[in-house]
Amino acid sequence: MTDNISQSTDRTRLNTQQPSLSPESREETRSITHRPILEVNDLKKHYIDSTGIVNRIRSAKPDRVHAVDGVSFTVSRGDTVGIVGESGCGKSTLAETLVGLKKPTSGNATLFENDIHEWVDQNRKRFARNVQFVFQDPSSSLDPKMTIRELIREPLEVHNVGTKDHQNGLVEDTITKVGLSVDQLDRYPSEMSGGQRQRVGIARAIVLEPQLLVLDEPTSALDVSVQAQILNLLNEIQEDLDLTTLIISHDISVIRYLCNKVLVMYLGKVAEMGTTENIFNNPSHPYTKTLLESVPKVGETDAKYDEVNPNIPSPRNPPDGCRFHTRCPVVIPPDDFEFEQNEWRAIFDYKLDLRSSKLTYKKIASMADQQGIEKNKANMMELVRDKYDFEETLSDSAAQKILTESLTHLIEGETDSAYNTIAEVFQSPCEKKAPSSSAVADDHETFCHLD
Ligand SMILES: Nc1ncnc2c1ncn2[C@@H]1O[C@H](COP(=O)(O)OP(=O)(O)OP(=O)(O)O)[C@@H](O)[C@H]1O
Repeated sequence: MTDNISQSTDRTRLNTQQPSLSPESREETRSITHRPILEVNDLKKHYIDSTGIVNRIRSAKPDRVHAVDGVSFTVSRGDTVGIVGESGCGKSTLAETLVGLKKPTSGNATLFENDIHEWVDQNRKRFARNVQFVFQDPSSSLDPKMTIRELIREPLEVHNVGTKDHQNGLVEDTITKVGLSVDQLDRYPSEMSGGQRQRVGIARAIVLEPQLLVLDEPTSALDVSVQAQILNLLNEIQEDLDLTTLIISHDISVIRYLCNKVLVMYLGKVAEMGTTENIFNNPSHPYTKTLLESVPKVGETDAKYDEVNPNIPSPRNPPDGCRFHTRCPVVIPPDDFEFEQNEWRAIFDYKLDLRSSKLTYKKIASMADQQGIEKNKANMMELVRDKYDFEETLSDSAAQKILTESLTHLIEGETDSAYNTIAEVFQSPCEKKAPSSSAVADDHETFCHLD
């Protein structure tokens, strides 16, 4: 492993030397600044989970949870990259893998061209000097028996930074940088508010001036009124220290406020990545658009992802092809038919439900029972049409014929035939092939068959 970290990335030296640099050296400095310091290559982290209730009952094979499933991206010096996506899409697993807390299943991540996991295995302490992690819950990450001074000084002691006096000076500098005062250094975490504890967590992380700072949901455990203060603090620190930062959040307004680059994750994969401006002003991937539309409006309390389609697939059994096809509002129809987009989505949902047995003859019969409706063919047909919002007649008459045939099988109790009738003919390219990356613009990539 090369040991070039401190030489090639001494932030202070680069900044202080800049005024006297020749044009060539300035160009060189700029290219150093923009050279990726973190490179993530087809990184996968799968969990093997045998604790699920279904597994326990059946003593079946353990589930493989595809938490992070082939993620690649780079981060340049000074970038603040936001990783955003719904709960369970793999954000924390990705962060924990990048800070060496979890080993990847395959692929790799390098920091200054050193493989992170080899580095952690060989010299965890040196790695920790360069990469710091701020946890979501400030209370659980601070030892209640230590004073704030001891807590902020601890990383300096562990890494043998300077004399005791020098360390005390750094502790005092750092506490003021995070908006607390020197008088608060002799308090204990229990004597501080949640926001103050998070400031201490941030102070502990920045006191060593790490090359990479990773924050996992830095504000979500805090009261709304305190969240804004911590966001302002992070913004100031970012500017003052010129840190390279990865921020994990399910809250896209946090990402918009703090980050210059955004990576949108869906079910363990990258859906889209680009500059914050591109992602927010010119989103390309249908999932990103859905995510942006779900930002709560004034007066609403929480994001509304689930209203788009409650059927979020599980990373235990992620869909083939494009992972978003089971929910995508613009899923691509087969070439042979001329569908309106909404009727195609409805037919596709009908097909996916037949395939996963969410829709069976028995389920329709039980719906009829619940509604006190006689189970004749006309009523049963109506129930299915209502459930999927099928138009009276489809715009494409050939498609209409095939759908009617499938519906007839279903209400006659032949669920398998209902599925087989449409399985091949109503097939989307999105369910067969995973999309590869397409460039929307400079620094803006999307993973969608439409691009
Ligand atoms: N130790 C584990 N064993 C098995 N499955 C796990 C483990 N840790 C996480 N998972 C699963 O991996 C998937 C990704 O989890 P992860 O916590 O990385 O997602 P996330 O996007 O950070 O979610 P959240 O925003 O809710 O924290 C989820 O389905 C989760 O249940």
